[in-house]
Amino acid sequence: MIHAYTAESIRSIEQVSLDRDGQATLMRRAAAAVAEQVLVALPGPLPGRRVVVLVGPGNNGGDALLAGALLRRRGLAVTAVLTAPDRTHAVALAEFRRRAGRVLAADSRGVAGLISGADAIVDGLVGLSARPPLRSPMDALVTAANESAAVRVAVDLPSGVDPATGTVDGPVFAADVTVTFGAVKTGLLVTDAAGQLICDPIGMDPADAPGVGVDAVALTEGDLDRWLPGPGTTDDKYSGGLVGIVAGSPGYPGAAVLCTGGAVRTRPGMVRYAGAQGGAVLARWPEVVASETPDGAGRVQAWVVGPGLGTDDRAMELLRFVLGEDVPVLVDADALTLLAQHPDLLAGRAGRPTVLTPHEREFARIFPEIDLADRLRAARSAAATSGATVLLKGHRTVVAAPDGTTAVNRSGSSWLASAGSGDVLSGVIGSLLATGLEPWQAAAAGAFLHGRAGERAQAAGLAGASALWDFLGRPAA
Ligand SMILES: NC(=O)C1=CN([C@@H]2O[C@H](COP(=O)(O)OP(=O)(O)OC[C@H]3O[C@@H](n4cnc5c(N)ncnc54)[C@H](O)[C@@H]3O)[C@@H](O)[C@H]2O)[C@@H](O)CC1
Ligand SMILES: Nc1ncnc2c1ncn2[C@@H]1O[C@H](COP(=O)(O)OP(=O)(O)O)[C@@H](O)[C@H]1O
Ligand SMILES: [K+]
Repeated sequence: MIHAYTAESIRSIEQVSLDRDGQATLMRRAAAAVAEQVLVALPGPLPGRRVVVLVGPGNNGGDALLAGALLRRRGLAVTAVLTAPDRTHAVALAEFRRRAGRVLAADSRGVAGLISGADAIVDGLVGLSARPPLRSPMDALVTAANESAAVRVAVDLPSGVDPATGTVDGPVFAADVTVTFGAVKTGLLVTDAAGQLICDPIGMDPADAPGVGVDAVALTEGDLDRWLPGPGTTDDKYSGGLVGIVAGSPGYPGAAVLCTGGAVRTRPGMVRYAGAQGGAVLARWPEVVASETPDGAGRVQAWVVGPGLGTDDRAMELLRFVLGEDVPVLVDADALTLLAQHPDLLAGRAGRPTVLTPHEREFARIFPEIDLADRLRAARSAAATSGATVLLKGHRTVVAAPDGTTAVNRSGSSWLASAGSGDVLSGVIGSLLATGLEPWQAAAAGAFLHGRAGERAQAAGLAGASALWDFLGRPAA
């Protein structure tokens, strides 16, 4: 699991190391980590390869200059472009000059040509103190860097990204690799400008800083192994988790099949289907136990309600029944639209686990007063006001629990942006809820499995929501 921290917490963690090791040592370690990644990204003969280092007025620029000095020692041709020559980190600049690095001011002639002809560009414009949007001349340098064919390496975080929220306002350095120091900043989980994320401790340890807590997490493969061990010798179909699916309608039979398939392929204890599309569901998933209504379905440990359900009186009746049950309930798609019209339904579930899985348009319907510009804050605020765990879908899906626990999903592929892919997701999460995971764990693990299935389907050359089914299981070792 990746633990991420607020910028303020990172400062506290950093302070402990600064007091112990001193700034010069930390900077040297940071620079070595950056230089190493530039070398990794530039295979083949190194001497003569052209590197441009973009240098801002703070310590982020200092790290970049020292990395540039190390690259000079390896024989690369390094030019530093200074955005504020009179405020550049003096010690780092002296070291860079000592290694015969070339120095230019950002407004010098020829800077644009250097950037477009570079083999690698190192972004040391702004780091932890960044307050987007980037001002001139940083904005123009970043735009030029993004147009270059060079490999782009960001120091600590891509300039243009807000370290706390991951939001972007204006140009942002589109990094291939980001080398971050000490601990991951929350914004790095949310932004998709960071590319490959490498965290080098450079001697810092969050455990050293008293009172510093994790702000958000991102799951990794090992978390699934811990949270979702395979069935053991004493397990039976009931202990594997019983999930009930209320989905589909005469207009949308496919949603029932897609959602049920997500559940069957994730955690096959037992899947019950309750609704009008039992025939279509059984034709594809014979292992499912179907009934016409949820009250006749028998016992379940979690319900999923909504995909393709429609928004008529019948759908409303089904939603009311499910929300009245004492087990965890996941509300998706059409059921979210109904919920937006009848917010009292949710209030009635106080104390019983509920997961809402809106995309942005559905979110805006249920929580019209919450600004979606900062997705992390939006999901947290929706969870706190509704008392439900909120999974806000998107390229980086965010999960927030009412107590503030937050996860950001980093698996996935843009190919997931296809009709019906959300129906599969709700089935996946429903089956995990039925295993007894905490709602935020089920939502975060479901988003991870779903995203990974998207990556695997893409790698196999397959598109479409039903392609996800075959890739939800664990890859063969
Ligand atoms: N504190 C330390 O000892 C260490 C800091 N490190 C580096 O230092 C960085 C933080 O350094 P600083 O606190 O000096 O600040 P930065 O280097 O992040 O920012 C420098 C200055 O940029 C300006 N700025 C902010 N937003 C801007 C915008 N949108 N447009 C134009 N200018 C903008 C501000 O005046 C800010 O003070 C970290 O990200 C990391 O790279 C590392 O060297 C490790 C040790
Ligand atoms: N650009 C994207 N990159 C990665 N995942 C995406 C992207 N756009 C959407 N997704 C994911 O695809 C799924 C789409 O769900 P949803 O919008 O409910 O579609 P539908 O209702 O058609 O099933 C969500 O899991 C979402 O996070
Ligand atoms: K940077």
